[in-house]
Order: sequence, then C-alpha cells, then structure tokens
Amino acid sequence: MTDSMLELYVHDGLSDEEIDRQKATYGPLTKDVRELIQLALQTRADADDVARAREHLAAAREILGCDREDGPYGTRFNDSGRFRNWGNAAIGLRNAIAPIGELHEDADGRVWADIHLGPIYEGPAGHVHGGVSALLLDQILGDAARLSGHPGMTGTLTVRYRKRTPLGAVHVEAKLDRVEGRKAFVVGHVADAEGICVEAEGIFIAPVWMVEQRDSFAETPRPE
Ligand SMILES: CCCCC/C=C\C/C=C\C/C=C\C/C=C\CCCC(=O)SCCNC(=O)CCNC(=O)[C@H](O)C(C)(C)COP(=O)(O)OP(=O)(O)OC[C@H]1O[C@@H](n2cnc3c(N)ncnc32)[C@H](O)[C@@H]1OP(=O)(O)O
Repeated sequence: MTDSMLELYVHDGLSDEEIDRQKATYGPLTKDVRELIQLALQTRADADDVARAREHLAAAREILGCDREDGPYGTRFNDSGRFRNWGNAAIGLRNAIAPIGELHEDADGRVWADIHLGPIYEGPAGHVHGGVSALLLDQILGDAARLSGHPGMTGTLTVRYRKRTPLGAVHVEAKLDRVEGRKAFVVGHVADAEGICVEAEGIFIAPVWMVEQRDSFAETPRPE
C-alpha cells in the first residue's frame, strides 16, 4: 500500500515553462467541461438539439481520447518545488468536478478559499450537500497542515453542521492548531455571508514514509 502510493508521487522534472504551457492548454478545457456539467443539469434544449449537441461531444471525445494517459494523475513534482495534484477531487486544476479554485495563505498560517458552489453541488433543495462541505474542509484543513510543514493523511475529520449552507458564494478556511508527534490538529470552517455554517476539526497523520519524503524537500512544495 505504502509502496503503491509512493509510485504516484512522481518527480517528473518538467520545466516551469512546460508546466505553464500545460496550465494554459488544459485549464480552459477544464473550465469548459465544468460549464458543460452544469448545462447537462440545466438545459431545456429539446431532444433533437440534445442529440445534435451529443454528436459534437462525441467528436470532442474522439479528439481528446486519441492521445491520453491511463489511471490516476497522482502528485507530480519538479525541480523548482512546484507540485501538481491536478486530478485531486477537491482542488485539481484538471478536474472539472473540483469546486476549489485558488487557494490563499496568510502570513499567520491561515489557509482560505472563496468558492462559488453552483447547482451541481446541491444536497437539500437549494443548499450545499453535506458531503461537499466535508470535501472542502478535508482539503483545506489538509492543505493548512501541509503548508505549515506537517503534511498528512486525514486520520479523523469531525464535522459539525451548524446551519444550512446555501448554494452560491462560500468561504472556507483553516489553520493549524497544534502538532503532537506525527499528528497535526487543524481547525476550520465553511461560512456564507451571514457567518459560520459548518465547522470542523481534523487530525492529519503523517505516515512514516511521508515524513521521510517531507524531510527530503528543502522547502514545502507549493501547489499549482
Ligand atoms: C510524499 C510527499 C510528501 C512531501 C510533502 C509534500 C507534499 C505532500 C503532498 C500531499 C500531502 C498528503 C495529503 C494531501 C492533503 C489533503 C488531501 C485530502 C486528504 C485525504 O483525502 S486523505 C484520504 C483519507 N484518509 C486515509 O485514507 C487514511 C487511511 N489511514 C492511514 O493511512 C493510516 O491509518 C494513518 C496514516 C491515518 C495512520 O497510520 P499510522 O500507521 O501512521 O498510525 P499509527 O498507528 O502509527 O498511529 C500514530 C498516531 O496516530 C493515532 N492515530 C492512528 N490512526 C488515527 C486516526 N484514524 N485518527 C486519529 N488518530 C489516529 C495513533 O493513536 C497514534 O497516536 P500516538 O502517537 O499519540 O500514540
């Protein structure tokens, strides 16, 4: 298990220019697909128009599929410390279902993101699915642990839903609380314009192999 995970942490040595080129190529594709996901939910086009649109989508699938990778994207590093988790379900640059865009980090270690959650993230009518809130919190709390120098796997995530979270603009933030051995304790929340909707505490545990990897980096790798 540990070995198979390590195989997905790849130092691929791509130049910064090549990473920027890939971002410029694939980022807009992800954005287009994200809009398509929402259109699949919201379109009122009739059966003929849907059939016509599907022909175009089939053509796009053929072009995109003729040269492709197999399997998960994994986590990829280069020499200047940039890392790409572009398949990540919460924040991956090339993952059209990932709701988190840009991640911010303050000098005091607070990590946060402002996110727009559209109708594809619905749970209770008009409101954010509780599992989506947990997804956001798992990611942001994990990132707060990692960016403070204590990367780990989620061991325990405790989530308290204090009030419903309306679809639309939400703010998610997290901060490292304390570290005990290989365990990082992180707290955070999801808020709407009126205040906190969901709060969480996470325990992120660095497996021994991850501690060894972490210590091989001169600086904490920065996500794309
Ligand atoms: C390789 C690159 C690293 C370099 C750094 C740079 C970048 C890093 C990149 C990525 C970083 C990784 C993650 C990214 C962040 C967020 C993404 C979202 C997060 C996830 O989506 S992640 C998926 C869900 N997650 C899992 O899939 C975990 C499955 N599980 C396991 O992999 C193990 O289970 C593990 C590792 C959790 C523990 O395994 P272990 O063998 O190390 O633990 P062990 O028994 O030695 O216990 C040691 C101490 O932790 C306590 N303890 C044990 N288990 C606990 C638990 N569950 N809750 C609370 N406390 C627990 C014990 O009580 C003891 O405490 P004490 O020391 O006080 O006695």
